[in-house]
Formats: sequence, structure tokens, C-alpha cells
Amino acid sequence: MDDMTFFHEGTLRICGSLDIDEVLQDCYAFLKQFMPVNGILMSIYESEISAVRIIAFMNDLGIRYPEPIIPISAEACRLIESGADGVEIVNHARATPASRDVSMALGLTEMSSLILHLKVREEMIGVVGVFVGENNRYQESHGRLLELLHDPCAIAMSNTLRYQEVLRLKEILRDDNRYLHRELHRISGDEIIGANFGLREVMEMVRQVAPLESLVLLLGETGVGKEVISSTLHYSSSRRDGPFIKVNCGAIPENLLDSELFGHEKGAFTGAIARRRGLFERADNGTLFLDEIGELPPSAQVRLLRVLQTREIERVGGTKPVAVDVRVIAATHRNLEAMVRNGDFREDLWFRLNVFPITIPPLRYRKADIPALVSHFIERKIREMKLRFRPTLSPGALERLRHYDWPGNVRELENAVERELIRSQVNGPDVSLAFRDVDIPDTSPEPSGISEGKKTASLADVNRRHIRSALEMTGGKVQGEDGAAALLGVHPSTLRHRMRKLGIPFGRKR
Ligand SMILES: Nc1ncnc2c1ncn2[C@@H]1O[C@H](COP(=O)(O)OP(=O)(O)OP(=O)(O)O)[C@@H](O)[C@H]1O
Repeated sequence: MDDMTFFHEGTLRICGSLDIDEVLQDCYAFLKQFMPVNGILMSIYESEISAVRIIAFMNDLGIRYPEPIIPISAEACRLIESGADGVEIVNHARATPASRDVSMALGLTEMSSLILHLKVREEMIGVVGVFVGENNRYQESHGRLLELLHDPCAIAMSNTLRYQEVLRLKEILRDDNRYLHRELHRISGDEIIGANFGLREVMEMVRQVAPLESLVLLLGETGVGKEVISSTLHYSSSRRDGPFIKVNCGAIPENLLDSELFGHEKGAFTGAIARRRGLFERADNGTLFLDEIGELPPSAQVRLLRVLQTREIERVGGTKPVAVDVRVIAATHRNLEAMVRNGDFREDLWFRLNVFPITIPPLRYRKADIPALVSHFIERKIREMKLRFRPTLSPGALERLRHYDWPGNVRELENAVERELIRSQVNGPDVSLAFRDVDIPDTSPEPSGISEGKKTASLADVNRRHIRSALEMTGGKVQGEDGAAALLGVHPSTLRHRMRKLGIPFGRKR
């Protein structure tokens, strides 16, 4: 083989892969045709610690991968720093200080080596050592051949160092990411209060569905805790170490929705100066929580359905579909079934989303959870707001909270606690929380045709609103497992009787 062909063939092997172990195996098989070789070693010199660090190593003598850092003597350091060049032929294990240190580290009593010193723009970046486990095996001609491969070896060495750095940084990032996820989960305090009381059935369903890959639809009025439940679903699933991405479908302007959800390619539209991954791609191997799914415009509904069916997204301006492994949890406070009937939501998408619906009951139907929620929020707010005084509850406060209807549900209760805590701080350490402004009667509009005075009407009104909102959530259905009677925990005929008495119309449209 002439020098040109040797160089060409050698370069193909050296630059054939980013996996340096694969490269060494290929080079070993190639070099064996031209010279004695038992192993190859790539190392760099670490002047600060007077050692060589092994970057890659292979051999056919059964020598185990040595400790990556091989300390070398001061004499060896001096020689390396004096700026060796080209190929050094060392035909005895004890011939030079460096070969003595390395052969000892490899456990070889005899060793011949060809040391190719790699330099890029006069800067020494490391060495490639080809060795054999006997003394006196290398000649000038072997050295000359190896020297032909200096440039490809230098490129491979610098690529390997960079690639190993990328892998190291990637691992650090992954580790940071896992840590931040756990922290986020801890700080957001996703403890579910009422898991054994008012939300027992919900939590039972969460336990059933969390380990599966199924789509989950969370239904319930605003502020009932759809987001906390979705995060519990994610963190109890096998995807818990993957991302949990939340998106409020109602908060993204329609013209930006596609690019937010599916990303865009560079130049897809004015202002798309770089490729951008969408939320689906960011949620890869994790969970995407699509809140307020009822607010999705019809065009986005079509595209979402396609993604759910194909598990592939297409970036705006892209030509190739991109596979994504994402579990979707959707949520809405709206009655999707009624929206489907009115033509505001696609039936096929609703079918797809409605595989495992979980309805979270409003706070007014689980008032037994109020004391635990209040103390949970007091603890949380004291921590978050770094408050100085820990107030107590004044007599009658819980009664007042239980008496109220909580149209804004748990979020409203959380806000009420925060407000009361802020007020309390100005009054010194012995203050208690009274929640006097929660005692106001319900302010939602009166149903038309009611002529009773406010005082006599209030109980009927409260009942009427409870029943109406239960019907709202069940799409007007009274009977059956998913009917309003089951939701309210009463017999269907009792509910019908009350509806008649309160003048609530029957039927699906209300
Ligand atoms: N069971 C619960 N235990 C502890 N905190 C809760 C619970 N339910 C809700 N919260 C808290 O109440 C607030 C509102 O809950 P969340 O945002 O989950 O409601 P939501 O139903 O998603 O509301 P929206 O429909 O407006 O998006 C959050 O701060 C949440 O942490």
C-alpha cells in the first residue's frame, strides 16, 4: 500500500465515528496489517497535576482499562513540556521516564511503543500511543507510517475531547433538570388536601389512571384544583422524571397557538429567526397539561386531534413530521358535551379526550375539607411571605368559612387566607384570623322570576345554584352514574322533586 492509500484508509477509520472506542478498534485492525500492535492509548497531559489522563484505551492482552489518571515523574513532565514532536520510538519499557510510568500502570514488564505527539497550531493537545507487550519491536519505518496519520489523529482527539465535554455537560443538565423538577414539585406544595375526604373518589381514580399512558380529562369549576391533580397524575406516573409542561390554551392568541404548541422552523414567518421547539416537543417523555381545552379555536382542535392520533407533530414551516412521546392531560371548567352539541367543540376530539374523565367536585360540596385547607394555606403563606407572626383562628371563623358558598372554590379560599394573613400582621403577635368579609351573602345574580326578599330567598337560592351547577357539569343529565343526582349524592327522584320545587327546568339545554 502506498503512503497516499495508507493515509486515506487510515483517515477513514480514524474519522469514521464519534464513538472513540469504535475508532480505536478499527484503527487497531488497520494498523495490525503494517506493524506489531497489542494496544492503542490516547491521552492528554495534565500539567497542573503532573499526570497523563487517558481518554481512550484498547488492547488484546486482556489488560483492564487503567485508572484514567496516571501520575508521572517530574522528569517525565519536564520532557513532555520541552515540546516533543513527531513520532517517538521507545523500544524498552524502562527507556524513558514516561514509558516507565505508563508501562507500570499497564502492568507490563516489557513494552515497545510509538508515541505520536499531537499538535494543533503549535499547541500540544495529547498523544496517541501504539504499543506492543515486548521490547525492541518497532523500527523507523513503523514510526514514519504512524506519523502520516498525525492530522486525522489530532482532529479525532480534539473532537473526542469536545464530544466528551458535551456528554458531561448533558449529564449535568439532566441531573440539574431532575433536581429542579423535584424542587418545583416540592415548592409548589402539591400536597393534595382532602385526599382522604372530599377528594377520596377523585384520588382513587387518579391512582387507577396515573400509571397508565391514557389521556385524562379533568373537569370541574374554576379553582377546584385541576392543575394540582394533573401534577399529581404526572408525578405518580412513570414519566415523573420527565418534563411536566402546563399550557393555558385560552391565554395564547390564536395566531401564535400553532407555533407555541408545535414549534416552528427558522424563517417560517417574519420574526422566526431561529428554529423553536414547541410545547409538545418540550414535553417529550413527559406530560403536557392542556388547561382550558374548551377555549381552543376550531382550527387548533383539528391539529390537536391529529397529534393525539398520530403522536407526531409538524413544526410550522416544517416539512417532516416529528415523533413525540407525550402524555396529554386536558382540563376545562366548561361543559364540553354541551359545547359539542352547540357545534363549538369537535365531537371527534371530545371522544378522544373523554376516555377517562375525572370530575373534581366544587368546594361547596366538600366543606369538610375547609379546616384542613385553611391550615395548609396558612402554613404555606407564612413560608412564602416570610411572615413574622403565626396567627390563630378566632372563634366562629371556621363556621363563617363553612357557611360561604365559595364560587371561586379552593383558589378563592387560598386568596381569602392570604388577604386575612396580610391584615393580621399589622396587629402584632397575638392576632387571630376572623375572616369577617367572607361572611357576606352570595353575590351571584338572582335567578329571574324570584320575588321573595333576600333573607327568605337565600336558602332556596343556594340550593338552586348548587343544583344548577351540578346539572351544568353533567350536561343536564339527572340520573345515572354521571348524572347530577350521583354528583350531589341524592336519589334521582329526590333531585327531580327539588328541581320542580325550585323551578329549575329539565332537559339538556339550560
Ligand atoms: N386539594 C387541594 N389541596 C391543596 N391545594 C389545593 C387543592 N386544590 C386546589 N389547591 C390550590 O388552589 C389553587 C387553585 O388550584 P388549581 O390552579 O389547581 O385550580 P384549577 O381548577 O386548575 O383552576 P382553573 O380552572 O382556574 O385553572 C392552587 O394554588 C392550588 O395549589
